[in-house]
Amino acid sequence: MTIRWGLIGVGDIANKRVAAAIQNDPNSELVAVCRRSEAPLQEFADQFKVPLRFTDAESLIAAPEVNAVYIATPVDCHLPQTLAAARAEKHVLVEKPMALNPAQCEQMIAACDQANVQLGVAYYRRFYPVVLRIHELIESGQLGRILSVACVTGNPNRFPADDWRVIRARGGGGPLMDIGSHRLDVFRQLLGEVESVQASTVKSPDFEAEEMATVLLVFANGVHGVLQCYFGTVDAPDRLEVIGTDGRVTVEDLNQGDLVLATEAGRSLESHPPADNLHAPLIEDFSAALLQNGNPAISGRVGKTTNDWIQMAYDDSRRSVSRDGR
Ligand SMILES: NC(=O)C1=CN([C@@H]2O[C@H](COP(=O)(O)OP(=O)(O)OC[C@H]3O[C@@H](n4cnc5c(N)ncnc54)[C@H](OP(=O)(O)O)[C@@H]3O)[C@@H](O)[C@H]2O)C=CC1
Ligand SMILES: O=C1CO[C@H](CO)[C@@H](O)[C@@H]1O
Repeated sequence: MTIRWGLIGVGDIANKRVAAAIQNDPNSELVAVCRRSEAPLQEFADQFKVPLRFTDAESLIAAPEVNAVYIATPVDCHLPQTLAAARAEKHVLVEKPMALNPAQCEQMIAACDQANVQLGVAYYRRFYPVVLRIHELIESGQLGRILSVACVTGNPNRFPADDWRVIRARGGGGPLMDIGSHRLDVFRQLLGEVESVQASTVKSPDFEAEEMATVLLVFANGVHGVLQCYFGTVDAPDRLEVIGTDGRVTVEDLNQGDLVLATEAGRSLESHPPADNLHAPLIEDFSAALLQNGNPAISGRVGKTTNDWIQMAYDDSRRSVSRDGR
């Protein structure tokens, strides 16, 4: 048996990675694609040789050939498209961030539970070998007692004011939702639950959402987490650092995968590059879970945690001194 995927939203990420990841997975087949604009839909479907093409998501979801949907549309579409898929008893793998807010995430989880279909969220950094190695260093005690984790990340794009990523009703926020979400999910994987989230955001002069967010998390185990994220900076960083009493790990570029481990024994460089197609392990995990009647590694409940923390951060930033009038 294979998982017969319908891909809703064939824009940037579907074109760059998702379609190829599905087509390269031995347990998967890409049988249907959907976007509203006819000409680019046909172009995409021709390029990837996909037989079924739809200009509305409901029709793709209803197609009997489809038994799982991958939702790669703007964030405001994730809730309605997940609910429609659950009604049709189709499994759902949805892009990040899972939804606009935690209440929407809850609706998605409840609908999929009720329909007895799986719900997964595309936080594929969980599969990065470098992240797994850091997890091992933390769990094995090699870094001693963990004190802090910090991440600085940016996207160099200067998004125009009408881009869905910088309109709150469409993307849910700015860089915190779009790129901060990935890093918060890594924090969750490495350090568990949080006790508190504080934040300050700075609204962009050019668009509705924030252009910068700084978040301070205190984890239940007392560890401090700091996340800074930006839109529109030159040479945008993607840096992660974990500091413990007996060691420090630094990754200059998460997508590249080199880490420097510093302990009393000295410094060593390790290389743990990710898969060529970053979405490949995600698709492999989800389709294998479906075939084995198991659960995907990144369930809806896991994905919602990040939305919870982001909501706490936005709520706090409204109270804090900030140039953002949210
Ligand atoms: N995991 C990762 O690394 C990445 C994840 N993402 C996530 O993937 C998702 C998509 O991002 P991206 O590809 O950059 O976005 P794009 O804007 O490039 O593409 C969005 C696609 O969705 C389609 N679409 C929009 N509304 C609908 C609708 N109502 N029904 C059907 N199709 C629709 C658009 O086509 P049309 O307008 O013709 O309908 C377009 O094909 C987002 O959630 C984003 O956060 C994005 C980049 C990387
Ligand atoms: O990782 C990513 C790369 O940048 C994109 C655009 O900001 C994000 O949406 C995505 O999550």
